[in-house]
Amino acid sequence: MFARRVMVVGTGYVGLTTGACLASLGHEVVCADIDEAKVERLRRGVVDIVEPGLAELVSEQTSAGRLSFVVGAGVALGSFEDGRAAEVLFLCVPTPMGAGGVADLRAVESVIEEVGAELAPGTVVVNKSTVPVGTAARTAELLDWTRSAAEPDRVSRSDVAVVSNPEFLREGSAVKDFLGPDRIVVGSDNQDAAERVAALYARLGAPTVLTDAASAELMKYAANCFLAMKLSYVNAMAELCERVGADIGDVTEGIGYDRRIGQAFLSPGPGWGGSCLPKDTHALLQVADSADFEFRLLRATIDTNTRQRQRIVDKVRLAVTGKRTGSLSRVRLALLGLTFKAGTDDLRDSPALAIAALLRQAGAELVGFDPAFVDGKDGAAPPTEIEGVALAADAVSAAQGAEAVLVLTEWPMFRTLDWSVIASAMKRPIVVDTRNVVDPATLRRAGLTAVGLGRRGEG
Ligand SMILES: NC(=O)C1=CN([C@@H]2O[C@H](COP(=O)(O)OP(=O)(O)OC[C@H]3O[C@@H](n4cnc5c(N)ncnc54)[C@H](O)[C@@H]3O)[C@@H](O)[C@H]2O)C=CC1
Ligand SMILES: O=C(O)[C@H]1O[C@H](OP(=O)(O)OP(=O)(O)OC[C@H]2O[C@@H](n3ccc(=O)[nH]c3=O)[C@H](O)[C@@H]2O)[C@H](O)[C@@H](O)[C@@H]1O
Repeated sequence: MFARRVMVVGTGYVGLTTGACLASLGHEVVCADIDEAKVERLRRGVVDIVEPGLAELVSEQTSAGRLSFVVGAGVALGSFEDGRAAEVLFLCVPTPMGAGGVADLRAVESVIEEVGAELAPGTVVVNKSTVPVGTAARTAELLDWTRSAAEPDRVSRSDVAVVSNPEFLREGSAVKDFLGPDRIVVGSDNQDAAERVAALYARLGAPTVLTDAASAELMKYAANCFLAMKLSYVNAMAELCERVGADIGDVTEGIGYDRRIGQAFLSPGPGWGGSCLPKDTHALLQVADSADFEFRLLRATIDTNTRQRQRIVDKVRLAVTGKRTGSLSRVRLALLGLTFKAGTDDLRDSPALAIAALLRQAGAELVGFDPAFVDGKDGAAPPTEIEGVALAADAVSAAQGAEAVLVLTEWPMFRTLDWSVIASAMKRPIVVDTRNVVDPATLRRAGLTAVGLGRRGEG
């Protein structure tokens, strides 16, 4: 295997995982970020995000001399051993939702503007950020522009190839997903560059799809939007189960045995969220719009998800007041789980927080507990409040005086809480389990009324 000199720009979930994992595959990796404090912490081996195995991998690879951290992409360029040039530059910067739902590519563009003219001939620029179709072509144009600005007599950067290599890792299992991917996708109009990028991962032995840049870019959105569609379908099916007296657990188990459907990603919930599915569904809708294609299925997927949050609020209202139009004014509610899913401390586009905002608008008083925020970061005290939700130190304290407990993420610890202690702390014994994660029989034995999603006999 060839060890390559790899520069990774952006040290978030994707960049830090990419950097540490590529180093563990034997490559020399320099990671750059604009966040000086983050780089300083990473140099001390402090990883801010909750990601199993990542901190260990970072310190192992740093000690082995294969992984280092610098502030700014420009500095990274000159940071390889013996002053040699980076061979591959990974862009792992944010591409958040911009105005009207389009992907905001300013971070990608600013890195190219920063270092484009300095890249050594033969460098491969790899886009790992999730970007709309056409971004590889646009990046190549930008590269030409940076060179022409720096060296007016040289207007082409055909000596630098651009490759799309979307990432499919999930938060909470980033290292495991990166090192054991279902597939690796590499797309470029420069076949040689694509093969060089694929070779970086050769030791993983994963199926590799080599394709053109546009197909690789679209594949990433196609995957995330398909997952979102699967979940909106399941959430709609759960609602139908309630109306016809069927059980969503049985229905999904039954359809999941069909290998064409599969058991994974079939759990109903408070709606899908996180830093990617929401922005990527909107971004693909914009891609479709600009291609004059009305992607109705995708729009319905998003609309179903938006409606799901209100549906949870309606369920709480009915459970607590006994009426569909009852008032939640000054009703105290305990929220278990505030992140977008269990196993992460990521709050970006969290359905739990969206539901909290709707409940607050309805006048409810909220106290939350989330296992991800029990300890503070880097020696600091844990937060006392998240987006207007006061934080309690444990589930029992959160439930004190509450008229209902809402389970909003699927942390395994919620299953094994002592629910009878929680029941005795509450003002009224109601649990709305938006993830169907706690055994309803356990709740009933603790004297609690259990309300889940799409469960037989719960209405
Ligand atoms: N979070 C996830 O699970 C996945 C994310 N993606 C995609 O990967 C990209 C990055 O996402 P995350 O890692 O979640 O983002 P993040 O927000 O966790 O990290 C991004 C990092 O880039 C840094 N940064 C921003 N501008 C920079 C610049 N000009 N130079 C150097 N550093 C800069 C930020 O300071 C931050 O540390 C996005 O396009 C996202 O859609 C793809 C697959 C999975
Ligand atoms: O592009 C990305 O950033 C990533 O987006 C998702 O990963 P992630 O955002 O970490 O979260 P998921 O595990 O996919 O969950 C997304 C949302 O769906 C919800 N979900 C998931 C599974 C399920 O059965 N039910 C359900 O409600 C989760 O609670 C969460 O709100 C994809 O799964 C990754 O493959 C992709 O790389």
